[in-house]
Amino acid sequence: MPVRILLAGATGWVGRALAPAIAATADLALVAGVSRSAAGTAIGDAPVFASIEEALAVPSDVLIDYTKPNVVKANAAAAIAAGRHVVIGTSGLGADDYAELDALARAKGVGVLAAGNFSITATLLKRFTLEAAKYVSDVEIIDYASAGKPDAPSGTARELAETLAGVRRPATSRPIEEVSGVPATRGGSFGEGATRVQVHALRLPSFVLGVETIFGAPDERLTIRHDAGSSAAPYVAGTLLAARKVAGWTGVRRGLDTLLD
Ligand SMILES: NC(=O)c1ccc[n+]([C@@H]2O[C@H](COP(=O)([O-])OP(=O)(O)OC[C@H]3O[C@@H](n4cnc5c(N)ncnc54)[C@H](O)[C@@H]3O)[C@@H](O)[C@H]2O)c1
Ligand SMILES: O=C(O)C1=N[C@H](C(=O)O)CCC1
Repeated sequence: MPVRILLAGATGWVGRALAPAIAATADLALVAGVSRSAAGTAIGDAPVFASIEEALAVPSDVLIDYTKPNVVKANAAAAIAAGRHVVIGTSGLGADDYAELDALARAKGVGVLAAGNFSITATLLKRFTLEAAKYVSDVEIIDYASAGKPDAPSGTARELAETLAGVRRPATSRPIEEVSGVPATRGGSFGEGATRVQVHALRLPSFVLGVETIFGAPDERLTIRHDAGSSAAPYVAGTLLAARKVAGWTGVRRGLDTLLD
């Protein structure tokens, strides 16, 4: 029996790429969508509803959410409460939000996979960054995105920074508290003390989504960079992989890298 998918954000940029990909995949079936603008219509045989509550009345196994930063947490909580596994692509949530969703998911015995970036090459950037952090103390992140992106940092940069802060070596750079001038120009901090990670977010026309980790050591520098193009194609395969696997554990896992060997 195919995994039955409820897709929230079905008519958005990513949703429009996911819906046909799900329909073309034998072991997945799109059974319902959420889109306020397309409510009352259907995508193939799947009815489209105006709200997550209405869509959850249709039997399904997994919610895939590609909506908005101010919507995703409530959507995920509603789906968990209804006993659905959840795949979160939407950006905007951080470690505290995921701790709350983890408690809800464990209480209901369902799985959640949240990835700041479902592209395979962005996932490799995360892996290579975590590997380099074992050897090089000083690292900062630059987050590039379109002028209109509503959240900062990106989901990609946030997951990377929060993970990196848990494994990196202490920085040798001057603590932000000891910086004069305009300390905010040193970026936003994730983590605590000398192992916190600084993220610098740029929002400019011409970018879709890019992330750069820069490692500095005496007299040398390593830059690892990912840039996404203008289509949603890079996120489809990773999202579908997560939808297939998410019933395999209880609670929240973060990062597509947790599904790669
Ligand atoms: N994790 C990843 O790999 C990845 C990849 C691409 C985008 N994203 C993130 O996914 C999110 C969606 O991106 P997008 O470019 O598709 O956005 P989009 O604006 O094109 O689409 C979002 C959709 O959600 C709908 N929506 C808004 N409020 C809603 C609600 N209350 N219930 C249901 N649907 C609602 C909108 O109408 C829209 O169709 C963003 O946060 C983006 O940063 C993540
Ligand atoms: O276009 C966006 O918005 C994207 N958001 C994700 C993020 O916040 O990291 C990644 C992919 C594109």
